[in-house]
Amino acid sequence: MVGLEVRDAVVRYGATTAVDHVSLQVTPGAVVALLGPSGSGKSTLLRAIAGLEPLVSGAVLWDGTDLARVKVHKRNFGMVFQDAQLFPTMTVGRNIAYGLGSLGRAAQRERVAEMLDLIGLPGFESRRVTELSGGQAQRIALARSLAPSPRLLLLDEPLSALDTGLRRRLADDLARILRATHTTAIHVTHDHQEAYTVADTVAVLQEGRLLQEADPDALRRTPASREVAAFLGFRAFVTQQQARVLLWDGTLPVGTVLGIGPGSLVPDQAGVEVPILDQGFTVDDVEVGVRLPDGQRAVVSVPERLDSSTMRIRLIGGAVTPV
Ligand SMILES: Nc1ncnc2c1ncn2[C@@H]1O[C@H](COP(=O)(O)OP(=O)(O)OP(=O)(O)O)[C@@H](O)[C@H]1O
Repeated sequence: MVGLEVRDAVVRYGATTAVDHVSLQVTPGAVVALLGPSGSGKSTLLRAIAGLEPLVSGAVLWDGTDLARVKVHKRNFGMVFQDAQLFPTMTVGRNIAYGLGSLGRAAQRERVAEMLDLIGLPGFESRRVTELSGGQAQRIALARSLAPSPRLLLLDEPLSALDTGLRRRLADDLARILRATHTTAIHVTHDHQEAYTVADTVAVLQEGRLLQEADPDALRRTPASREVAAFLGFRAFVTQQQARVLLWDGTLPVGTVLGIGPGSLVPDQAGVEVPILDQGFTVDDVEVGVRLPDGQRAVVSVPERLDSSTMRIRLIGGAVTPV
């Protein structure tokens, strides 16, 4: 079983090339995240895989069979969108049973109950869709898509309409549910933390091009280019010599620089003194903007706001990136 294969796909809207010669594979059971900024072509690629956008060239295949002539509803792919798009006049149970027409009534009821257990909303069968919270509605949409056991699940920013805390929790749940059901899936997101949580492999898109495909750890440690590194939050780049000044004890391969991102710099009383430029609160801590000795701006996370114009820091790691 090969699973999904996208071969050299191109999608255009008039003069805009939304998907620019992208090749991608998703083996059965794997979860791949399509990660990229707004307008990078994530949704278009997903829609092309679903059969909702025509390809200018290239192909979408399943187990080696070209799907060009296979209609959207015959592909046996499930989709979940940003807004749950539940049927408002049906109960939760009827929504989840929607794709289960081939099963008898008792089997449908059993499958609906199983899905509700899976998403952590047991007993919700007779609830009205209009009375659900945003997070509950997204869980029901997921249950509805998973109920017929699609061979591929396409998730288009399913969590991005939710607030940050809920989004993090649901990302954990989604990762667990996809693994528990051995679902093959593609998850579109612009949030790298969400991509790392949900997916085995992350494919980074920019301006329609696939810049890198790697597991979250490799992506963070060795982004393929500065473009990818910058998108992942590595905003300052230092040479071996500059890294040494910041007391880093590692060695950079020839032809690379070290990207400094979240967690790369830590406060250290024995460290290098740098001026504080700004301070801002995040959900978890305070991000202190500092000026590095070579003039670049970088960020250090600390638990409390600092009452000082300088701080002492040490560089403990980063992303090894081509120069
Ligand atoms: N229906 C359309 N008609 C014309 N251009 C479109 C259409 N849909 C998307 N585009 C363009 O194609 C490019 C890719 O858009 P797409 O929506 O796939 O990106 P995205 O990465 O999913 O963005 P977002 O995260 O904002 O949804 C963009 O330049 C966009 O303006």
